[in-house]
Amino acid sequence: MITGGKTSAGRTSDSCFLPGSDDLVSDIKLRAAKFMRGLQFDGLEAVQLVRYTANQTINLHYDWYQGTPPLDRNHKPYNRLASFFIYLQADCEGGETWFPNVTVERSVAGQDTNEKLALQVSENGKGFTMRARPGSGLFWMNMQDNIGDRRVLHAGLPVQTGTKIGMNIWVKKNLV
Ligand SMILES: O=C(O)CCC(=O)C(=O)O
Ligand SMILES: [Fe+2]
Repeated sequence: MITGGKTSAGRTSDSCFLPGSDDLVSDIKLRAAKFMRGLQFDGLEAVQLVRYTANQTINLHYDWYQGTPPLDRNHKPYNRLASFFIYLQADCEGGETWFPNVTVERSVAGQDTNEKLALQVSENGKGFTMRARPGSGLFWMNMQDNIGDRRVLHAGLPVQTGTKIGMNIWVKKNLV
């Protein structure tokens, strides 16, 4: 089921891409496409799984490509219009996803419940953090009029103990 596996700058977690020929993977992609009904996009990249154990992290980054854009199978350049990051396993302390440039109201983050809400104003006051909970996730847009949006800078904070597994689904948009 698991193909490939590579390391990249800023990521200390393990990652791999899933084969699009697998029925479950294609069901997941269909579901993602349905979620985006009405949005103009040009397919999905291969689904990626990432696994973090103690001290593993992904540093602040953009999902959109900043350099020369990659070519799709028709040799057309594309960028990542949008991202899904879905938490599959979260038997862990730490490992929140952090968006330092997106401000949330404290009232939205919520304070008046016993359970610590998943969405929190970041401890350092910059942006918000989302706690990893299996079966939940984040969806966001990376591009505005084909330009990468700097507000969606984000990181996966270090897992302190335990294991976190997440799934990236990146949405393609041709640039010409
Ligand atoms: O692990 C996270 O919380 C975020 C992962 C991420 O942003 C990525 O893999 O591109
Ligand atoms: Fe990311």
